[in-house]
Amino acid sequence: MSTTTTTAQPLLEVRGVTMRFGGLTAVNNVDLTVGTGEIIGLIGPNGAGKTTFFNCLTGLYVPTEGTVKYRDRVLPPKPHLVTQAGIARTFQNIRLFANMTVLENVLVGRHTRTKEGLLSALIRGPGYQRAEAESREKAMALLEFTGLAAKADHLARNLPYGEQRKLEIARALASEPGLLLLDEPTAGMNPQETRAAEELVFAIRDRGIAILVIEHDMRFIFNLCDRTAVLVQGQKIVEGDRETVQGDERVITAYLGAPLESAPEAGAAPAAVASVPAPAPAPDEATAPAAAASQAGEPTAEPDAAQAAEPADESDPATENEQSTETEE
Ligand SMILES: Nc1ncnc2c1ncn2[C@@H]1O[C@H](COP(=O)(O)OP(=O)(O)OP(=O)(O)O)[C@@H](O)[C@H]1O
Repeated sequence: MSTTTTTAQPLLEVRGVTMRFGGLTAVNNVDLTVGTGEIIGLIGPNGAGKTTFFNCLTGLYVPTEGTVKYRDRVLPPKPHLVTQAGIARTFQNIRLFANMTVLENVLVGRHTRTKEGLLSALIRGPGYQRAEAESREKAMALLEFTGLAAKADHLARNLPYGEQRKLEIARALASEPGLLLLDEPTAGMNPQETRAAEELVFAIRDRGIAILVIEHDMRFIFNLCDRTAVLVQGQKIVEGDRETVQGDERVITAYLGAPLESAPEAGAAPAAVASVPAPAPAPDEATAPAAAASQAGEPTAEPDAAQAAEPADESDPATENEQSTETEE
């Protein structure tokens, strides 16, 4: 059972999304709406299906059932087309081009918004030079915005962990999204970096970009989000504001590890969800550019990216499983 509250104009509308891997239903009949200007949280215990859900929204997976609409249009299940439509994302495990500079990483993210073709790039005519100058200017503005301008010429791999996460966000913003999906943006950050990340998310929202964020840090979630949806064993069990989620007995039970089936009815006085410790952060794997390229609209730039951009045939879950192993965790 789930409750849904939406006040803003719908930007993203997810209806009945289900993702099965053979006998495992990782995401089960999930509905979710994100409105213009909203910050929506997605929480749940490890293995609840949160990242799989993101993958269904961004074309990395073709959902077994259900529809994903953005600005009232069904999204094509191809990462670069999803990016073009206006949805950008970051990944749980950082996926930067480690041996490119900070600025170059952001320029890659602008790919879907530049019109100059291969011929133009080879000739390097005035049109290309203008477009390149404009891209650099916009990329530098994003580095200013995220506080990374002074490190524009540094190699991405040399940035401290928290700044690598910021760079991922800058690169995602370079595609000029209307909706930004953040997958555990504070994983591995210290408390000071986490507070700075909160400020950054608010600043992004103030630019008119809606945000859907997966996070294990409950304080971060409840400080930021207008609404939060809770996934447990692939199902959305509750959605609402901080009080609704924190006061839901099933949420407490799920976080404390009791089987969902034996969860007591809602209503009893719960413990505070915010007191549940976050799990250990994912290790930094700042060397996998494939999905980033596909997200940036370059599905064929890397073999892995091509794989990510070509979701497997729905009738072949085995192939799809292989593909997802390549692109996530
Ligand atoms: N490609 C895949 N093939 C088979 N099973 C998968 C695949 N991807 C995810 N799963 C399974 O789907 C379930 C949900 O995984 P998912 O990574 O989406 O959870 P999560 O909520 O994001 O977890 P975490 O908080 O640990 O990141 C898990 O049981 C996982 O093992």
